[in-house]
Amino acid sequence: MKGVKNICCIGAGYVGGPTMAVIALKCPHIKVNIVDINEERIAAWNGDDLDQLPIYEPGLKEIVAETRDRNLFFTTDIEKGIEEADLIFISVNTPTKTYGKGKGQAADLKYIELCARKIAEVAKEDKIVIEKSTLPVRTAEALKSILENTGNGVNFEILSNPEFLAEGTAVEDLLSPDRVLIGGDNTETGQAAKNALTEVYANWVPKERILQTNVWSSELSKLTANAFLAQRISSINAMSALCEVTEADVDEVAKAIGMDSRIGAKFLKSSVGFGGSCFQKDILNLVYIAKSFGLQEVADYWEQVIILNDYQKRRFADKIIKESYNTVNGKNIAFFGWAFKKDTNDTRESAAIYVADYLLDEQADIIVYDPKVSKEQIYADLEYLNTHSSEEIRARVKVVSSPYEAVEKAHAIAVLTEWDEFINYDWSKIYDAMLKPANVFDGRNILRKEELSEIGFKVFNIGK
Ligand SMILES: NC(=O)c1ccc[n+]([C@@H]2O[C@H](COP(=O)([O-])OP(=O)(O)OC[C@H]3O[C@@H](n4cnc5c(N)ncnc54)[C@H](O)[C@@H]3O)[C@@H](O)[C@H]2O)c1
Ligand SMILES: O=c1ccn([C@@H]2O[C@H](COP(=O)(O)OP(=O)(O)O[C@H]3O[C@H](CO)[C@@H](O)[C@H](O)[C@H]3O)[C@@H](O)[C@H]2O)c(=O)[nH]1
Repeated sequence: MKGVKNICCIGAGYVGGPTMAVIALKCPHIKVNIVDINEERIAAWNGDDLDQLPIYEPGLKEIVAETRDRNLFFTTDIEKGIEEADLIFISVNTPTKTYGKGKGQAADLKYIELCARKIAEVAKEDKIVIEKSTLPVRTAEALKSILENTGNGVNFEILSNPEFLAEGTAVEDLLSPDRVLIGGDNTETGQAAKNALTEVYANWVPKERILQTNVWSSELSKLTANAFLAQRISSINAMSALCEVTEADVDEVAKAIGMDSRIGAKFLKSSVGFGGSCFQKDILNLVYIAKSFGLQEVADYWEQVIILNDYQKRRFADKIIKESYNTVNGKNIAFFGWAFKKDTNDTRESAAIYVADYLLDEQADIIVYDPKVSKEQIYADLEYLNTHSSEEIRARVKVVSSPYEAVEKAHAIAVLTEWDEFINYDWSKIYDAMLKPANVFDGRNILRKEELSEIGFKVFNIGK
């Protein structure tokens, strides 16, 4: 295959946006079109104010500033994007199904199918179609069938190239990935397609980090990686509950086991529970796949990671209630953080949403401060759960633009996201503004407990 000159990415989201921006940066000889059906999102990517890009990621706006309208283009003209491209990435959302067979577990592949049908309809020349979205193992088979049965007689090679970036560090992860995984057929044309994509990444990724596999291994490796990562968090969170009743300290335990090079130190931070658009969705999908192959024990094993995570979020909310003399009715609970982790404006599946929901069941008043999340997003997250009316949510939940406003006459503070700025606030000023006793529930174990205790706070941690 000739060198790649034109790339199209369908889906201008958290993955499509940053991934293509980095490809455009590192491959100035390739034209990259990011296409999306969401006009508002495309307009925001094209907006003059780079602080208002639809996605906040450290380092992203600088890359967009350099590449946009040079060799990176954001457009709603999906057909033109497909027509021009040698390589087409599919990077659309693949949420958990909310209806029908597999509801609550299986991945909803309707957006993927729509993309495949669009490509089949528009393509006039041979194309390499790349699964960038996270997909159930064997999805490439379905894609191939759609493309072959409705296409214009052109040849499609399908590759799986899952994305391993984490939000908040997307740019860093894309610039120096641990590995790039490319799965494809071992036929002559399949190998040529894998090599063509390898050449794109080789513009900045050392060749030994670019791994080629068969397509099924690649699809399954993505689900496996997320399952293993989430499992570590649930494992340390399970220990955090045990630490709390035994006077062991979960951070000390994590350090002690992490120094064993076979275990490793990363991803052992106990928390209020993992969130994000990926872990829960992908594990549920894995559970569904295992069940559909009759592997009940395998399904049960992985499902436990989710069960433990739900337990952790509930446990945190219960702790707040218990330490508030068993009632939070009408009490002001200030939330520090709403995003599912620091350095992102993404709130999907954030633990904060569920903790707030449990506290609303108990008729607490919640005042939220998050440095990057908008008020409407917070209301939308709570309304989506359908457990409390929109009127009740808007009456009980206040969203403010400063931490000091959030704590005015608050009974307690709950830290839900590990934003660095929380650590260095003027905690004496915060103490003075609060009702007493002033309780702080540090769901991320980030605050300086001794300092806060000296001021007069009662600090509760996870796993201590
Ligand atoms: N968010 C992450 O950190 C992350 C990391 C690795 C992998 N993934 C996977 O990548 C995929 C995309 O995730 P995301 O977070 O970028 O999702 P997202 O919701 O942010 O973006 C998806 C975009 O696709 C667009 N879209 C949907 N259907 C379309 C269609 N038919 N034509 C054109 N555009 C369409 C949507 O409008 C949306 O803008 C998912 O499968 C996810 O599991 C996500
Ligand atoms: O030790 C830890 C590490 C993470 N978390 C929480 O786990 C969640 C997920 O964090 P992280 O994995 O850093 O962010 P994601 O953007 O969800 O990235 C995960 O999901 C992506 C989507 O599939 C993958 O590409 C990444 O490799 C994988 O790390 C967040 O709520 C974190 O606060 C902890 O509680 N303790």
